[in-house]
This record gives sequence, structure tokens and C-alpha cells, in this order.
Amino acid sequence: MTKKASFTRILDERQHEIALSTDDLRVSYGGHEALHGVSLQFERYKITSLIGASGSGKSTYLRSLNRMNDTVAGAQVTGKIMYRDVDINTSQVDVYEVRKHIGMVFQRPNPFSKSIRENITFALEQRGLHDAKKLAAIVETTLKQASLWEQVKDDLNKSALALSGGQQQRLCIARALALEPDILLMDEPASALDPISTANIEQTMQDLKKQYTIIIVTHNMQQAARVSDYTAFFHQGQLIEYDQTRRIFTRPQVQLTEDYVSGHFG
Ligand SMILES: Nc1ncnc2c1ncn2[C@@H]1O[C@H](COP(=O)(O)OP(=O)(O)OP(=O)(O)O)[C@@H](O)[C@H]1O
Repeated sequence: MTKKASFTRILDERQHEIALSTDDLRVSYGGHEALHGVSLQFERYKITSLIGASGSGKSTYLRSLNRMNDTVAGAQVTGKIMYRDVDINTSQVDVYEVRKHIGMVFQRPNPFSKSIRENITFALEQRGLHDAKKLAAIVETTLKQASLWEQVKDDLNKSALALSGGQQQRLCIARALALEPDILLMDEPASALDPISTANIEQTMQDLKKQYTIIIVTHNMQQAARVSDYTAFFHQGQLIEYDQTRRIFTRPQVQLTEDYVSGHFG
């Protein structure tokens, strides 16, 4: 992606705006294909869950979407990843630019060993933003978006590592939002959290989807059913079924999906 890339609106046949799509996306590790040609479209301002048993390829797929698999030794990704009208799976594209548009929140909260404020400002300063007023405004806005502001506004210089796990995860969400992404990828963002923190993260996601497109990997089917508009079911490196979440959970078209969502395997 270059600065010059023009981002036209891409619509599907139902006139829904598509934020991101993949076409025949394949991932191999050391020559062994783990993801076998996945084609999917992600609708803008919606939450899509990726579900499936352990090892089905959900994280591999998610990590490809903002080129994180580039950092995995021996990984090879082929196929198209269309962000608006740009194929971002090409060597000409600047991966740092990609990750600015398509941010990621990981399974375990991973704040930097810095203050709450610095966790948010660090990447911005690295990119040359030093205006104290602007930085302060971004800290406040993103912490509000991540539903953490009220709890930390008087303690912004405190170490991020002194926060609870749920608060750390919301700080990581704020940190990702500070780069003003368009799309947020979340790899089991609540799996390390207690039920109350999980509920808070889920509420935060509902608030965020007004402004962001969210793609989440989750093992928790109740969570997928609660939070997402669309669900994609993966099995053994293949996309088996993709549909509106309520259809996947009530009237799936494929027997394998039915077996999985009704708890017969996985
Ligand atoms: N870095 C890696 N090197 C080699 N093989 C890998 C690597 N990461 C994933 N795999 C393999 O790719 C396949 C898909 O794994 P992946 O982690 O994407 O599945 P998953 O559905 O996200 O599983 P989980 O729910 O357990 O995280 C598995 O066979 C796994 O062993």
C-alpha cells in the first residue's frame, strides 16, 4: 500500500460495503499447507467471528490479514488480500503501513513496560508526532473508546503492568486504536480474562463497531453468538461455512457446522 493508493468503496452484490476480503488465501509452514484457499469478504462496521476447533487455521488466517505471518519463520502466504482496492499481499506493500490500517489485539494482554500514557503515545512519537496537546487528546479519546478512561485518568503515569488483566487488554485496544486503524483484528482477546472483564471487552467491541470493522477469533461459541454479526466456521484449514451469526447457530447449511456448533466435536 502506498500513500497514493486510492481507497474507493467496494460493495458486494447486496450493496454492503466490504472492508477487507481474501481470495484463495493459502498459508504453508515449512512447505506444509495449513490453510487451503480461503475466500471471504468482511463487511464494514460489522463484527465477524472466526470459529473452529483447535488447529483449524483461525489464527493462521487472522494473522495473514495484516501480514503478521511475515514474521513467522517458514511461513508462506499466497492469494489475494484486498484492502479496499489494493492487494496488500504483495512485496511492494509496506507492512507497517498495512498494520496502521489493520490493527491487532492479541490473546494475552501485552502492554509495554511503560506508563499507561506512553503505551499509547509510543508508536505515535516513533512516527514523528510530538505535539503534547495532540498526544494528550489521543490518549483521552482512545482510552474512552476502550472504556478505560474513567478508571485511569488520574493515573496516566502509572505503570501499565500495574493494571488488572482486563484493564491491560483494554489498554492494548486503546494502543491499537491510537494508530487510527480501519479494521481491528482480535485473537481471542478475552480468553485470559474473568467473566466481568470479558463482558466489558464485549461491550467495548459493540461500541467500537460504530467506527471500526472487527474480526475476532474465539473459542467461545456463546461469545461468537453474542458479539458477532457474521460467523465463519473453519475446519482442518478450510472455510466450511460463512453466514450471518444467527443462521450459523440456528440453521447452518453444512452438517459439519451443525456438529461443531452443537458441541459434537472440537
Ligand atoms: N508457526 C507455525 N509453524 C508451523 N505450523 C504452524 C504454525 N502456526 C500454526 N501452525 C499449524 O497450522 C495449523 C493451524 O494452526 P492455527 O494456530 O492457525 O489454528 P487455530 O484454529 O488458530 O488453533 P487454536 O484455536 O488452537 O489457536 C495447525 O496444524 C498448526 O500446527
